[in-house]
Amino acid sequence: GDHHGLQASETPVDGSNLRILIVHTRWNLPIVKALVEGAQKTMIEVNNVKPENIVVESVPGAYELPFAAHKLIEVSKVRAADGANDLMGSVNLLDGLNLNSPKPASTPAAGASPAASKSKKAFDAVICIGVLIKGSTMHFEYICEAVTQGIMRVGLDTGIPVVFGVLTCLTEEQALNRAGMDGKGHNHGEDWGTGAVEMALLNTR
Ligand SMILES: O=c1[nH]c(NC[C@H](O)[C@H](O)[C@H](O)CO)c([N+](=O)[O-])c(=O)[nH]1
Repeated sequence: GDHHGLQASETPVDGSNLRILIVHTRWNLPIVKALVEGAQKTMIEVNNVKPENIVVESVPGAYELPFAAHKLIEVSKVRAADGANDLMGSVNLLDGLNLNSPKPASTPAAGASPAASKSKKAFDAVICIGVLIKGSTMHFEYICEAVTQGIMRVGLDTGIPVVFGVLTCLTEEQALNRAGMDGKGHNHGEDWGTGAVEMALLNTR
């Protein structure tokens, strides 16, 4: 269709050294799942991002996205600075770890030199994915505005680019269309994936 979204650059940007965080909601999960997979698939297949370098975390709803993104970015920076072994491995959506699950304590094998515990670098970009669908009250408008401002602030405050992957829809049909689930639309998750890679490289200059 006449999709006015992000025009991917002709030659796909190479993301083989990037670490990407995807934070997604559990509200409207089937639609969110399609968007997350669209982003993952595109980053891996088009931009050469390594699957193990894509960390997926989940939160209850869109309102929690800014806090979680900010927290996870800061944690990744501290871990990179400490050279600590990063406890967050990449998980597929259904096993997505949510923030309050205790992280398994992992200590480097006894006697292992610090260098042996491969330290992970901080995230190069973050994609916040959620689906807001208007209910019958003004609740929707307030959350959309708060979430939009909040997600923009995370990028500006942390210096790590954050892609706005929140659908703000008046109907479920609109959301399904934008997740490419109605056979007519386009999965916007794909654009968010390429956008995250492009912004990450801007960030790694
Ligand atoms: O992700 C969503 N959260 C929603 N609300 C929950 C909100 O994001 C918070 O999780 C909740 O307010 C607790 O903080 C939604 N609606 O209310 O419609 C919605 O459509 N999508």
